[in-house]
Amino acid sequence: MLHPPTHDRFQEYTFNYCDVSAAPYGDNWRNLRKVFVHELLSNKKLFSFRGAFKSEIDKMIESIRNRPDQASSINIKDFMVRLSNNIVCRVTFGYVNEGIYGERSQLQDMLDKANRMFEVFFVGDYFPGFGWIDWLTGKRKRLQKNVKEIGEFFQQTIDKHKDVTKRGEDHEEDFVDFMIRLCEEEGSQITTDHIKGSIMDILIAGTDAPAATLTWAMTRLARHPMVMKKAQEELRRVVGDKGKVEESDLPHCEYLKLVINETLRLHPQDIFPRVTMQDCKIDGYDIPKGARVIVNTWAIARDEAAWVNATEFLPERFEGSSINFWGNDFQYLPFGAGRRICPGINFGMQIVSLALANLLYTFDWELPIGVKEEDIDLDDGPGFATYNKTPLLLIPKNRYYQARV
Ligand code: HEM
Repeated sequence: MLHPPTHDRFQEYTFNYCDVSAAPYGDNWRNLRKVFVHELLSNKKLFSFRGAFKSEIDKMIESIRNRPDQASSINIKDFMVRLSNNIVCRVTFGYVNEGIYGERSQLQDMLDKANRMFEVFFVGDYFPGFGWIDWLTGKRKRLQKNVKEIGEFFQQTIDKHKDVTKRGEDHEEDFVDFMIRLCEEEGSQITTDHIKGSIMDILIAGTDAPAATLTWAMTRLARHPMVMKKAQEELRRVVGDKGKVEESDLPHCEYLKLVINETLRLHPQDIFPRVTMQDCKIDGYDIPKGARVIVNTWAIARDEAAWVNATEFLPERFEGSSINFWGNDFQYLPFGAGRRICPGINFGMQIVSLALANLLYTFDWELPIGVKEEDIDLDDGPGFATYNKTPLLLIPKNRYYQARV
């Protein structure tokens, strides 16, 4: 059995482990995990979010279609991050931070700073007696400032939600409303810090993993134009001239599913370190209780013992295969496995499938002048959610617009 390592930075950003992803195994984690699985990320809630998903994807497609300079390229990552962040903000807070696509909101800036804090080396994490060096270099002060501004932002959001409820205004219940309701129930064990920790989990886990998966899918498809063409032909055949891909079209898009499965195989996200909870033996090696371990899904995907032509992007390998991402096939664990398996699988897959389908259906994608397919960068950048080191730039060509000209 494994649980996350305790870590000053996790402790600060999760309001003293009042969350799901960093909380050590125990009652606190179990209670909140139940809320995530059976309430916040349940299929019933997912069904009620369908409108938000659809309208945010429409908004993204329109902003690409109507960009002022039709010949210009777009930075795929910026659009994907904005899309998932908007969706996640809508379901969490009930509103999005409006603004131009590709531009960052105040909240995104704060979360970016938080992400960067996990890429920085803190001496105190490895040599506890030398934590003062992190104060001296200013890192710890920056971290505390960032945690404070995020905490204040969340508190204001909670207060505003309480005000609206007090005024009796009629509105659809979002995550924050739901958590406040739980917190106010008699004998509830949910505190304001649990609300803040849960918001942090949903914002971080819900934004970056889907956005990075989408960015990698577009990267791989741009590197493999024949695969891109095959996926587009399928979508355009299934959807016809309807103008957009709807959720009901997705079950008929088999090849799209293979593309997403293969992207998740080669580009797993959130490879967290873990700590063993008891002594165990793996492959003849003794692993003591308390050892830090990493289940390196990235390396497993590149292991020829587990996959034929392991490093090749071959969506067809999943055709007719029984291997899936529900945590039972140990050579393929893009959402993890066991009791800590990602509780947002359906949520994440819904964003990725519908957004990718609409991007491929609506536009043809070209590389900027002078860039060849083999120039596209496949190196991973730093962080828990890994994007390409060099941003992917592509030129979208509106299919319908071109057909009319
Ligand atoms: C394509 C999208 C996604 C991918 C690839 C992904 C991947 C993962 C992975 C690999 C883990 C670690 C599992 C383990 O250690 O066994 C994880 C955990 C988690 N994910 Fe996701 N995730 C995605 C989307 C989401 C979404 C949309 C949400 C919420 C809105 C979410 C919330 C969480 C949470 C809260 C955890 C911690 C679970 C725990 O420790 O009990 N994820 N995810």
